[in-house]
Amino acid sequence: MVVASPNPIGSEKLIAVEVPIIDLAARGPKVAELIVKASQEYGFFKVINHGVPEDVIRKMEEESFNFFGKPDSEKKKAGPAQPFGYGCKNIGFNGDMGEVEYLLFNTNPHCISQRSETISNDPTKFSSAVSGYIQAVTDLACEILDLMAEGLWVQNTSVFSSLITHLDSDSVFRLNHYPPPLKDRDTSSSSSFQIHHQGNNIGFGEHSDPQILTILRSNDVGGLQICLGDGVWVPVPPDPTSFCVNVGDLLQAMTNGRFVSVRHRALTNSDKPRMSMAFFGAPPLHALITSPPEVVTPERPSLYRPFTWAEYKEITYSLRLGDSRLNLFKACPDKEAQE
Ligand SMILES: C=C1C[C@]23C[C@@]1(O)CC[C@H]2[C@@]12CC[C@H](O)[C@@](C)(C(=O)O1)[C@H]2[C@@H]3C(=O)O
Ligand SMILES: O=C(O)CCC(=O)C(=O)O
Ligand SMILES: [Fe+2]
Repeated sequence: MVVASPNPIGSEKLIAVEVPIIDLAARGPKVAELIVKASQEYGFFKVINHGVPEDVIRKMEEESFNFFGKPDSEKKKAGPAQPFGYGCKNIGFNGDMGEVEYLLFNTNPHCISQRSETISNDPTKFSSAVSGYIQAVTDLACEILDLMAEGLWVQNTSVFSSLITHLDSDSVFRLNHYPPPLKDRDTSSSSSFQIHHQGNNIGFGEHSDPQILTILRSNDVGGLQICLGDGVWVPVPPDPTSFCVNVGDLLQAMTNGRFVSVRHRALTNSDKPRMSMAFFGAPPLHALITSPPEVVTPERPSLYRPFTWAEYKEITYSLRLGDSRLNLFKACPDKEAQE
């Protein structure tokens, strides 16, 4: 059933649609088919029975809450985010802002252990929680990418996953913390978040993720919304037992536009802190992004020209958060412009 209601942000429509939930316990051709359907229709789905051990998630969540609960002066020692490290309100390098504080990591184990020195009083414990979590969600991402290839009838089923398991993969990991806006009467706090009204603010503005696949988990506080186009936003109910999976720009390109890189955003909750943990699976910088032959046909010729992730990443970082980037890589930009 579809129910429209007023949106706390702006005048766009907010619609209650049930996002697809895929049970990975039943792995096989049927699941591959469901994953392909969800990736084509929404670019987004949730997975349950995902196999990521509970204690791996709990350890990561505990370390994350411990960090964000520290005084600002302590947290700033892990910043500024350039792009890795601790950031507060500033997102990227081009003036984007949101009611969020975050830690951004390069997933290389050496980088994680170095970064952990600036984050925790027990860097070994922190670093092992992050590495354990990244390993587990990378495995999950690979399993999903293999099912995607299978569902698309691509013969080489590791064509996508081999990019993120490569030793030089450029995957990143992000911890986001969205504190609730302070209420009017609360003027005593020395926190960086001095917003004197109540409600839902933009925590992380509208964007698509540039990489291949994102695996996101949050605590039990809502805020994530996906865009179905034309200003229609669908809230994603929080569920700490599942993972949200979203198609990134590179996967849209590699599936020759069959899958959609979904635009999404996160709002703050009016009275509880939201915490999300996002793994962005990416290829090595010099990997060439092309489509496997099975998804390119005479009826459906290549939509995008081949490009490297390094090229794509450079453009991404030169643009604003909400800018579309993939259309700059169209195979026939002139033809598209005329349509
Ligand atoms: C404004 C920006 C932040 C971002 C890089 C960018 O120039 C545009 C994309 C942003 C994004 C969104 C998804 C991920 O959170 C992220 C790490 C990524 O790869 O692309 C962020 C970038 C960032 O915060 O550094
Ligand atoms: O916190 C969320 O739910 C969304 C975060 C997000 O989209 C991102 O970090 O790219
Ligand atoms: Fe995102």
